[in-house]
Amino acid sequence: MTATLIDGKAFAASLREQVGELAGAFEARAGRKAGLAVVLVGEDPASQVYVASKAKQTVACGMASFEHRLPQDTSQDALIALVDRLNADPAVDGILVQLPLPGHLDEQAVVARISPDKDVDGLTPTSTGRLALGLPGLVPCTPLGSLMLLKDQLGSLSGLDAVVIGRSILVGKPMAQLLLAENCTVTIAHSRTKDLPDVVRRADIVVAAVGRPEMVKASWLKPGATVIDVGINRLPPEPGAEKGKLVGDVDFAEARAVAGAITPVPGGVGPMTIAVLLRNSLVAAYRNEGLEVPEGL
Ligand SMILES: Nc1nc2c(c(=O)[nH]1)N[C@@H](CN(C=O)c1ccc(C(=O)N[C@@H](CCC(=O)O)C(=O)O)cc1)CN2
Repeated sequence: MTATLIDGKAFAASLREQVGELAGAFEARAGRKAGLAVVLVGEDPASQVYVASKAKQTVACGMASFEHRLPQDTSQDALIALVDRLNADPAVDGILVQLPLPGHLDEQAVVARISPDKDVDGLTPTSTGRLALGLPGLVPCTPLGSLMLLKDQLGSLSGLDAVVIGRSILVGKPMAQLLLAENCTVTIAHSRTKDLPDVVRRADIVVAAVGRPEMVKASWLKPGATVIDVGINRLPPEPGAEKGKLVGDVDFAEARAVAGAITPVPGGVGPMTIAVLLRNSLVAAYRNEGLEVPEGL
């Protein structure tokens, strides 16, 4: 068997197109563009690429992009003051603080300062609580994008066994909540889980979000399982090469012979992260203007 490839790049492109159309409709009704502010502290190379890509895609979708790049030694007070200004700015519908922040900053405190109405990353305590309670709110981008891919592939997820490997605030925990809300039987596995391969082998759906290159092997998978690989790991460069290869948390070459469907890296979950951010920003804009969020967003 060779697994179906789940094309996140194509799905993200069609989501962006839909967001673009509805961003135009928003502008016509509200008399202004929906606006997304992204804050980057420091010079982490990967974060710089992601932030530039967010700004470019925001503008391409017909929304306003506000980029704030702060030096590595920015103080907690200065960062909080910027978040407060963005909270109060009526042109800004969504605020995203790019993670990780430099080590001297208190990430949780900064994120918690974002107004829940502008929390397009879905990481504030209010957004997290709403997700846990099944109330409407803004949901973290990577897990929501992964869920969209799963539903597109499988239709109803009800009654399926799902294993999420990883328990981060950004991916593992919200992913488990989303799958639970779809009536999956959910197990969250992590570094202390005993007999991890046996736990994973029970799953119809595997979401790998551990940050360990190619850790999940084909022998861990139930034949026909749907595999969502959230990992983005850069291997050391081969001799003579400038950059190392990008791989996920799943050993793709062997897993595709056992899985029923699988996301590649690159081109799987990654592109969904930014497409869903644009979608969340537009949802926030509609709500912030007191307008009904259009169907299909
Ligand atoms: N505040 C946040 N910080 C971070 C988040 C987040 O959702 N909110 N996620 C990641 C980084 N990220 C967006 O911020 C992101 C990661 C990966 C991709 C992507 O498109 N990846 C491509 C490959 C890109 C490459 O060549 O390096 C792919 O997988 O195909 C987009 C966004 C951490 N921080």
